[in-house]
Amino acid sequence: MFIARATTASSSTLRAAPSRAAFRSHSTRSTRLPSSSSWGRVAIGAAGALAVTYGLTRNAQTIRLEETKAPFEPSTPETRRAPDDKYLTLEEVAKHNLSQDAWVILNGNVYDLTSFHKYHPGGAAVIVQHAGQDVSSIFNPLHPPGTIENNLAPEAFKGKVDPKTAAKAAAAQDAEKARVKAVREALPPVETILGLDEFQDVASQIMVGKKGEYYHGGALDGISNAENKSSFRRCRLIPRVMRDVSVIAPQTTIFGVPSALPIYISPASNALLGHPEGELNLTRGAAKTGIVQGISFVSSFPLTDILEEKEKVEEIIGGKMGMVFQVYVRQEREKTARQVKEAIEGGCQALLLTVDSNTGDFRQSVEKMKGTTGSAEPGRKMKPFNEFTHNVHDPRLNWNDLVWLKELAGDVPIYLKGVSSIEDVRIAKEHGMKGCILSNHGGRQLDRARTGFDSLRSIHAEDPKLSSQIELYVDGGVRRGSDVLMAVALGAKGVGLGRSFLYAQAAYGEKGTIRAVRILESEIITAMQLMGVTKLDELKPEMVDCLRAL
Ligand SMILES: Cc1cc2nc3c(=O)[nH]c(=O)nc-3n(C[C@H](O)[C@H](O)[C@H](O)COP(=O)(O)O)c2cc1C
Repeated sequence: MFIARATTASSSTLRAAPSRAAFRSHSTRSTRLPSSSSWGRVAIGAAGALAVTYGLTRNAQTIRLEETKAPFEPSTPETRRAPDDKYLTLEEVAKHNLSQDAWVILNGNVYDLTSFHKYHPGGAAVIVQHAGQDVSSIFNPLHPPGTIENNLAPEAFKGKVDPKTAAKAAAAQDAEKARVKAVREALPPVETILGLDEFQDVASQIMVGKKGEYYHGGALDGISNAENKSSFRRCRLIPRVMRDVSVIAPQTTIFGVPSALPIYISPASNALLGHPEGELNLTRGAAKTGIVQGISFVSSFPLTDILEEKEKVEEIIGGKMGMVFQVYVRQEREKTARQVKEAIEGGCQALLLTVDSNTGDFRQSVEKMKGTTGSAEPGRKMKPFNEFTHNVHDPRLNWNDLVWLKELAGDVPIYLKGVSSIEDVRIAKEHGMKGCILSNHGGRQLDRARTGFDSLRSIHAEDPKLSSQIELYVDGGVRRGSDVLMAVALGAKGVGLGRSFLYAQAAYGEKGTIRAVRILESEIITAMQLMGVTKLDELKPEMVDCLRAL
């Protein structure tokens, strides 16, 4: 598994081709590790990341993050003893099935590959795809003995599973694969999908249990998540009549890039959970329909694979596609810098700095399904969530950090994603930000945070000219063309959609992505005609009547 990469819709089809990701220096296609030390260096880098631990110290008022780096030690049979010599259950391992929490069983041993998979020479996708599962049958034929022992830090070893249960695990995995295959074969044709919400119904047949909940869920009570949709539904449009609407032009620019429609694919992690081609479906779909794709900082496919796909699809369409890169500022700044540079070199045209995630989210429903337990000590966060978020989110992030990011970005514009207050929009403008995305992160971060659309309404009411001084975008709850028009009428340059595209690709891959855009395109054009406008700038704030005061 360490050098194989799934390349087709069949998760069992693997080829031994190193991804462009790193390891470009190795032309080998063999299943043996390169003799040069660079494989080990990168693996050790990854292992080093595993060895970074963060402890929470609760003072009277503050939580302080302490960083303690443990030195890397190669694992040995002695260091690989199961903690407490206890067996881990298959159910326990199966809970760790996300890119930010990825364990695998290999020959009866359980390894945590969360920090490693991004450095996997064969791509992260194959690891994430099999997270929570027994990978022995695909790993063993491709890797020489000692691969694990020589390249992972001891901390990655979590324990052993009872060998007697291994056969049971393999049978359960096969049964799930067979179930998904049967469901996919029986799906209604993509042409029968007429509205975006139908993609969720279809995808939820494929993504049962916590996989489905991971896409669907919001933080805590899910109040912001639910309000995202309803905030659009509280408002009404006031059409103008008797105007020639025979020619409609819904084109615009999104993040400075020409776009066929005032919509874009909002960056979202773990597309692979729903479909083996994950983000690549979105890349192809966005390019072929002329909209911009936002790439998540923690996407399930490594950035290099996505950029490779971008190049391929650009050859097919005979031009450049729109792609922007979302940034989380990690505690390890140099890792953030590396990814930002890679994105810019790969042709990403803008950076979306997510600013609503200075600590992790907590989705109770998902954690419940995983069986996560809290701690007896009051105030301690749940463990799996904690481990991931400390690595990815830096709670020290503040306005001064924009100097560092602007330097990295050079000419590439930066937009802040996850802004709610007019004051923050104004400060962003002062700091030279090109725009702000008004968003509550799909209701996945601060529950009860105001919806992006309500923020837009409020900003427009307070300072109607602000949207002509700094670009404003909205995401969260957009499901219909009329939602898009309301946002544009109130000053948004465009809107982002997260879940709708995740579900569309989960259900139908690339075809689903294209279908989702076509559905929205048709709804936008029809609504523009019925509103009596031919171009987006003819949409005016007085055409929106919000029934409920903010
Ligand atoms: C499963 C999932 C994963 C997400 N991952 C990210 C992410 O990695 N980075 C980010 O900035 N936003 C992320 N988001 C938030 C989206 O970019 C967007 O703000 C949100 O989905 C918009 O709401 P909608 O799903 O109703 O369209 C994620 C959303 C979902 C549903």
